[in-house]
Amino acid sequence: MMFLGLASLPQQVLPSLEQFTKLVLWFGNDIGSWDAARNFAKKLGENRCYFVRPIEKHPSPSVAVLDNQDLKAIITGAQPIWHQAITTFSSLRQDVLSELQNNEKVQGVKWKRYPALNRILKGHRRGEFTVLTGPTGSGKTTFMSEYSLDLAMQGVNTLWGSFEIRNARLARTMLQQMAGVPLDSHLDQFDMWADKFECLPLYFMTFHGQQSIKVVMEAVEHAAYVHDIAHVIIDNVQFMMGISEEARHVDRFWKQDAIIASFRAFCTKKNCHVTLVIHPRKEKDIEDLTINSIFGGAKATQEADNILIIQDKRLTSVRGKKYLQVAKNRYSGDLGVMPLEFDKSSLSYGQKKKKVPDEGSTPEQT
Ligand SMILES: Nc1ncnc2c1ncn2[C@@H]1O[C@H](COP(=O)(O)OP(=O)(O)OP(=O)(O)O)[C@@H](O)[C@H]1O
Repeated sequence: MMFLGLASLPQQVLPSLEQFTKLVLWFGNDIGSWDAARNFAKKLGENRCYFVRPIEKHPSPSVAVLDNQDLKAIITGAQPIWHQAITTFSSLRQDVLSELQNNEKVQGVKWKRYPALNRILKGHRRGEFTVLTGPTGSGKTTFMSEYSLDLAMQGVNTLWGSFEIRNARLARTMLQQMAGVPLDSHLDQFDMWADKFECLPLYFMTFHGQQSIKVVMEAVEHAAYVHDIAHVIIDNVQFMMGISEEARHVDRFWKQDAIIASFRAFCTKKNCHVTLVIHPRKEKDIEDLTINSIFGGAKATQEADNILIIQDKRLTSVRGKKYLQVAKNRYSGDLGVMPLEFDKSSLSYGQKKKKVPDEGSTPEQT
């Protein structure tokens, strides 16, 4: 089919063009013709449109016909308009609309135990990269354990990489956080809670101590494929890298950057959320940690979508409290703090429910 001298595409021809998977647009050599060709392609669907570039060898179709040129060869040489690495708003338009219509869903899974975190972060979204840091012994593992348990209880498929503490210790903490009571003094409840815990979509990597990023990524990729993992936790990067003192700092920075790059690429490519626990550099105890306190170069802070810092004021002031600071939030930009009030009997930082004390629990700590 050939249309000559068209400045605009008549509506009535659109249905008759629907049957074709490839459309070649061959227009004149002036700016108006180029604009028309591009507009036509938008209407017709850019991924099936091909352009003939009007150059000396193939001028406008009418001239080529008069000149008795090989029209078939010119049309066969037409180049696709569409490129897999380039897009336009018209292709994104539906996605934008559906994001707006499903705003709640797009914001991610909300924590049941941390309403304050929902207010700041809005939710836990696939495809993002989070860094958690905090002083030694401040409760990074205990917090991350409850944070991920909360999500797993809502159906977020979770893969734990606990390089520092044994999986049995971690699972014990999570089980206690789920039960809300210390199970060593409530052994009769163990089977009931263990049965529930077994049903959670939780997987644990069996690595302990130093492990190469290649081997870890292979396990993570496998789990992502087989179990559709939505959240991976690495606790912590320093233990995964190995803590040998002979390793020079420069090497360690470089190694950490390579680990961060691998996980960042994985998040985006596999639409999975990764949370890395990273120790801070050595700083004076009196100072608050900042995003610059994270061990290593600037890569961790640049690549992260979210940066969470446990600030431990108990170390520096008598009435000081512990809180979680959201120091970076790419999704909404909101920053802020969530108080971390620890309940020792349930190992929980979640909001306190008024409960009747039983013999197995100790009074709430503030
Ligand atoms: N707010 C808190 N108040 C009192 N004890 C706490 C608090 N948070 C955590 N703990 C306890 O402190 C201990 C250390 O916590 P955890 O292992 O989670 O810290 P960490 O920051 O991961 O440590 P590390 O720096 O060694 O990796 C645990 O026994 C935990 O139960």
